Formats: sequence, C-alpha cells, structure tokens
Amino acid sequence: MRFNYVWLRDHCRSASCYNSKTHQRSLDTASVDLCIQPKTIRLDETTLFFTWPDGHVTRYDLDWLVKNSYEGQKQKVIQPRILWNAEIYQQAQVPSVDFQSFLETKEGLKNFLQNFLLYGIAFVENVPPTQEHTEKLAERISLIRETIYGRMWYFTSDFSRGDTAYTKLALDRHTDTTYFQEPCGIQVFHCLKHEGTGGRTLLVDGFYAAEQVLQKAPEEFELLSNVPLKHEYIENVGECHNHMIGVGPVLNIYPWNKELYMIRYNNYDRAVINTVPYDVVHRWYTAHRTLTIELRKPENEFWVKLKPGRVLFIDNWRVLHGRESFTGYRQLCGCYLTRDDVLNTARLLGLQA
Ligand SMILES: C[N+](C)(C)CCCC[C@H](N)C(=O)O
Ligand SMILES: O=C(O)CCC(=O)C(=O)O
Ligand SMILES: [Fe+2]
Repeated sequence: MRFNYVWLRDHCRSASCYNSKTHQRSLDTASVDLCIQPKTIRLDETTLFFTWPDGHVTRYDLDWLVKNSYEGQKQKVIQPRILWNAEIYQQAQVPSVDFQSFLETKEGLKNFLQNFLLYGIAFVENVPPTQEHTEKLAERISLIRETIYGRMWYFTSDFSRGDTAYTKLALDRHTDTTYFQEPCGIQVFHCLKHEGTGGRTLLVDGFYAAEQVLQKAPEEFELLSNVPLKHEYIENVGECHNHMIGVGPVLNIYPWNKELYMIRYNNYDRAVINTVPYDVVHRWYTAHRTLTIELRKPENEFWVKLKPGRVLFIDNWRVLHGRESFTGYRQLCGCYLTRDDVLNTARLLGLQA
C-alpha cells in the first residue's frame, strides 16, 4: 500500500480534525500545505504515528489503513451479486417473502433485501391486490420516486400516455427511464387484473450478459462503458408535455475496480447518436450487437406471469424487463423507488450494499 502525505494529514481522526459523533471532517483540507511532510514517523505493533511540522499528531490503526487504502478497495466489490441466466435463477429456488412477514418482521424484510441485492429481482406474495397495499410495501423499503408518470402509477392499454407501455404491444427487454440523468433505481410491478391471454413478463440479468461480453470481447465491453449516448422521451399527448434527456454510457463501471453498477439499455428510447465520432460509431454498433445477442439468448430469459397478490421488485440498474403482447383487460400498478434509500435500508439491516 502506498499513502500520500496530504491524504494522511487529511484523514487524521484526532478530535480536532474529525467529529466522531457526526462522522464528519472538521479539518479544513484547504489549510493543509500540499507539500506537507511529517517531522517524525513512529510505528509500534498496531499503530502508525505521524508528527506534523506544526506538532500535531496523527495516529492510524494499521487495520484501518488496510481497510481504507486504495489497494484494499480495489480488491473489494461494492455490492456482491449472483449473476444469473434462467437455469441459475430457477435452480437457486430463491424463496418469495410473505406480505405479512415483509411488513412486520425484520427477518422478512432482511431476507427480501438480501435476495433483491444478490439477484436484482425479488417477489412478495399474498399482497392484497390494491394500489394502497402496493404503496405500503414500497414504503417499507424506500422512498417512492415521483416522476412524470406520477407517484404510484396505475396503467392499462388505454394509450393515455405517449409511450408503448400503455398499449397491448409486446415490449422487448429494456431498462426504464434511461432518459433521466439518473435512471430510476427500482421498479415495482403489481398486476391487479388481467382478463385475457399473453402479457407475461420477461426478465433478463443485464449484468450476466455484460459479463459474457467482458469474457468474449473485453474491448467491446470497454467501449460500451466509455462511450456516452443520449436517451430521450418526447411526449405530447393530451395534457402531458414532456421532454427528457439522459446522457451516459450503456455500461457504467467504477473506474477503480471496473465493477459494473448500472446498465442503461433501451433501444426504443435511445436518441439520435451524435455524441460519438465517426471512427468510433461502427465499433460501438458492433459492441452493442454483441451485448444484444447475449441479452436475447433464450437461456438468459426468465418469464413470469404476474398475478394479483404477487409483487415484483426489479433492480432497474441491472435487470431488464419486457412483456409479451396480450389481449383483454390488464391493469398494472406500481412505482419507482430511489436506489439510495433501498440501499440505506439494507445497510441498516447489516447487509453489504
Ligand atoms: C408505465 N410506466 C410508468 C411504468 C413506465 C412507462 C415508461 C416507459 C418508457 N418507455 C421507459 O422505458 O422508460
Ligand atoms: O406492461 C408491462 O408488463 C411492463 C411495461 C413496461 O415495460 C413498463 O411499464 O415499464
Ligand atoms: Fe418498462
């Protein structure tokens, strides 16, 4: 491990530099001389001591340094996950959580969140088929993210909005709200009614597909993670007038450990590509094709028929959803959740997120 002197001065945990009650830095980093060097350094079994030119002493537990070093972080994943195709997911026999235990017990909630974090999807069973109960569920783990579609939404194939979600058409796999600068973190679906045929939901682990791309064509993975593009939502239907634009690459990775944390994939909503120079465009399309081929492999598709009482939570930064075309009357309700607040709940329950 290598540490920079300014870093070592900046992270001093002494009472005058750091408020351990609020976990906030008191030290004004801008007051640290960028050429600072310790006057003396001393090491015992467990601790490293620095005395700075002004006499201030900083002590570091060696364990703390190991845990907080760049080298230590580089080897760690931020969020452990189990990547899946249909077979892996089905064999895992991930249990659904019951409505009552989800709402009333810490274990129920924790089991649910653990599965959700590992697989990017999770189900709650025996939910009364109403919008109010669905809202209660959502509020147990997060804040509802209000969007142009409302807070809780409730939709049928009535074409009330300028989007094909509001029809009976099939929808190919995609993530939602790619046209937001921060796409919605979680999507909640509860089918309240369906009198007709078809309408099954398709789920595909985008991270599993991306991992295949990384294995087979690392330079294509890199391109998809480097090239920013726009997604766009333009609506002029009735009273609804919206124009949303979100910019970012298809694959979003942390630069220090290359861990994938978000996929932005919606071929319907992808805008004109005008952020990519001529000599990159063709390579980008090739990489996009490779990813699409992985995403479309039948063995990566997990199909479910949503039923009243069974609520599905989808990690919209990871798992793509789609649907089969349908006939008859179908009513879906749900909402989006803010990702920070789901992770907050998970961490408070002791989960790594
Ligand atoms: C109906 N509901 C509110 C869930 C979403 C509608 C959003 C659909 C849009 N094409 C997208 O993928 O973002
Ligand atoms: O109707 C469905 O099952 C899902 C439609 C969809 O993709 C959406 O609402 O985001
Ligand atoms: Fe969608």
